[in-house]
Amino acid sequence: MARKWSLWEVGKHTAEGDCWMVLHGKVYDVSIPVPKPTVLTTTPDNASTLKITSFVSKHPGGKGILLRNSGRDATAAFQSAHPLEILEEQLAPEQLIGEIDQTREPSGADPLPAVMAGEDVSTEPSPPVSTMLSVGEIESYAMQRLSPKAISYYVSASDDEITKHANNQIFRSILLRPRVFIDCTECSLATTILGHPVGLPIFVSPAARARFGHPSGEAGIAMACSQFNALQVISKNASMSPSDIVQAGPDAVFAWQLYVLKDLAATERTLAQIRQIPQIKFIVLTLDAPFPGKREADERFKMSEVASGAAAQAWGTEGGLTWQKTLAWLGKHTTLPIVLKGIQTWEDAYAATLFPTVRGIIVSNHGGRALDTTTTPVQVLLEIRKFCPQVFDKIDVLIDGGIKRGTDVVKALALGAKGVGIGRPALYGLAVAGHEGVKRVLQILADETMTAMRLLGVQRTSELSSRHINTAALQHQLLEDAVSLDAIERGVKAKL
Ligand SMILES: Cc1cc2nc3c(=O)[nH]c(=O)nc-3n(C[C@H](O)[C@H](O)[C@H](O)COP(=O)(O)O)c2cc1C
Repeated sequence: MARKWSLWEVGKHTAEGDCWMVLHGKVYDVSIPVPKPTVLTTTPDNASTLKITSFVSKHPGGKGILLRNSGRDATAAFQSAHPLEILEEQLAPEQLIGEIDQTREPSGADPLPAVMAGEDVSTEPSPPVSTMLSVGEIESYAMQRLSPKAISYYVSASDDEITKHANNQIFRSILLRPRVFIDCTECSLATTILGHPVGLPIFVSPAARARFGHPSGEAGIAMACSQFNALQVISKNASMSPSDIVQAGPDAVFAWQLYVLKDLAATERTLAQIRQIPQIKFIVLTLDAPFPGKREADERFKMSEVASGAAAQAWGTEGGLTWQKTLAWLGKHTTLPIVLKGIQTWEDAYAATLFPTVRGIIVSNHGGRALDTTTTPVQVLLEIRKFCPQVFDKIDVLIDGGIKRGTDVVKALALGAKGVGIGRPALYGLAVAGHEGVKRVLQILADETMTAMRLLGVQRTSELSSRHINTAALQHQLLEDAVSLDAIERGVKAKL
């Protein structure tokens, strides 16, 4: 039987080397150094490397927030950032030391509240979301509502944020070519993504910690997607359980995004949980951030919040992924189709088509949060068109980054994308008005996209083509020469 502790007893353990906390009624000692198998690669040499660590020192949000929540019931602070399952993934069984016994509280003892660092949000009411007319307007209201912590996390991008801004700016260099005398009274945004019918060519990209923005979190996003039969890609680092998220969106289509952790066994356990959720139709494996980008706004916030800073690699993501090894491993743990997210060159887009389990790619630079000064998704689409256009026939090509207008959506579709993802705009909508705010963001983008299609003379998204855009201003930026497709194939196979 689990040992029972009183909150008063828990309250005595508040030091880095002796740090207890209560989460969902259970008592954890997160300072116990535990050996955890760390599987870096599948080579025998380091397959069973043991690392002795305490969770306090490896918490990605910094140890300060753990220490400030030590000795108390930290459930509220924990819930604002994490789903319950993460406890099983990140903590060793010996760190669960018992349960809280409410009956044993000394009389008069007031339990200490959870410490929610930087969570102070504006109490000023925003105008009704229905009066907000653009994604940009919703973003500016979100900046008034979000806590300092959420702003630093959501808005930040790497280094000088050049890629983040270029992702959006580049759409302005593409001109639209409307055709006349085409009856577009009937016009539909419906399409398919990996064969699944969706109501919009716009999807919600995976973004961690939606509950920083609003208590309804990723479930709020699911409710909004459900209204449009739209796709939501659930982040591996969502603040709620995938099973709760899918329940909230009965008419949405879901995919689940994976970061492979250094602790491969923990990743496999999570994949086993995902196998139990039939609403999840494919796995999105994110590849552009095996190491975290240098996001100074986010780092600075953590420094001001705690003196300690964060662990070097968020949640211990594995840096040693490869085409052959990782896709073969993933194929053993899921039968779902795989979409590779974070493709940033035409060579990698082509390489993706050489693996039968890979049914799509998301051309993405993580919203400029990984490597700064990379090419934008628009430029990568142009490269694919120039050097290996057959990619568009073999797999679904999706993009995300910098989408703020319906005209951005139609330009991406005209370049060959099957769907277009939004990351920050969905979080900003959530911050302003929960699921109604996300719904408003999707409605604005849907309406703008339909207007642009009608004015171009297009009734179906599949009719959008390179004839509808003028990309002359961007052509001189494209690579001149290219390696051969055979060379790419040999390169990938040589690593077998
Ligand atoms: C706050 C935030 C959290 C994110 N978390 C994840 C994540 O957990 N997994 C992932 O693959 N991408 C993540 N991304 C990247 C998004 O999926 C997407 O690529 C990016 O936000 C698109 O750019 P946009 O914000 O300009 O729309 C995150 C982005 C933001 C802004």
